[in-house]
Amino acid sequence: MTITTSRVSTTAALAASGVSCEAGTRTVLSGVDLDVRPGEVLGLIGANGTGKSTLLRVLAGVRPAAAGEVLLGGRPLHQISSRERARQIAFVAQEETAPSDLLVSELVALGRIPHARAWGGVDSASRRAVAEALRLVDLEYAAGQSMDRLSGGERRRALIARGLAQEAPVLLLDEPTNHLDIKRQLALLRLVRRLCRDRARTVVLALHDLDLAATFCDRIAVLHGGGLFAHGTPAEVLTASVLHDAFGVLATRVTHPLTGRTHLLFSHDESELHP
Ligand SMILES: Nc1ncnc2c1ncn2[C@@H]1O[C@H](COP(=O)(O)OP(=O)(O)OP(=O)(O)O)[C@@H](O)[C@H]1O
Repeated sequence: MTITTSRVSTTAALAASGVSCEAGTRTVLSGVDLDVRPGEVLGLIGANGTGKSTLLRVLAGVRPAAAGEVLLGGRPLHQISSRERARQIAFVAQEETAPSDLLVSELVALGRIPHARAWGGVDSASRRAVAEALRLVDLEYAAGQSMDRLSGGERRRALIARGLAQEAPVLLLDEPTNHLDIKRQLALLRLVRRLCRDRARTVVLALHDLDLAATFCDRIAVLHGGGLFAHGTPAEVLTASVLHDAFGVLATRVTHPLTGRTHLLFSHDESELHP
């Protein structure tokens, strides 16, 4: 199916075309054109309250756009049934209170609902998907534990495992590294990259850690001033000028002495650089 607008790529896995987003009665973002290519990791960054979560919810189809449209593989999202959408897009929200009386494996199995047959029952494909999702987030040991006995980081990983068990080609993650220790943050983002490379998943994730965004994202979209402020590769977008405008900080790019990769260091203002 062809896309009816010329503003977004016709080969995008997921695209926003002229999308405006509301939160409560307020317009948070307007006129957002954004496309995510198949197999790509797209990072959404921006200061607090710039609309990252709101945009992700609109991209996931869990809240409507105030204007414009979201296209999934070129098809308007609102024309796709909720069951089909849940097979195509897995969304892991920033905060979610998981029912405390569920076991971890039961919570992860909820990700299989879009694949369930009418006559119910858990088939072997679902059992495999749940086990694999728990393995990918290193939570197999907690499968039989109750959700209310998990630490914050374990709960986060259980909710991500539920999204992975959904086995949707598009994965939307709202601040997935929240509550995770640094080793698990790196492990999760490496997993995201592997899923895109080896299993043709497409991922959009909101991140606050700009250095992690620089390291793990193919492209980055910066939200600022009620819209999409910048969009491109990390090298194109994470410039001192963009970061100053969007976050009000001074950024210095440095080269890792061993890997040769570029990293970002931040200062509040000039006085910190010249004490
Ligand atoms: N239900 C709501 N009613 C009214 N305003 C809301 C609602 N939800 C969010 N907002 C407002 O919408 C704006 C965007 O919120 P959103 O959560 O999308 O930002 P964000 O970029 O994800 O922020 P953060 O980095 O703090 O997570 C904020 O100003 C927020 O206060």
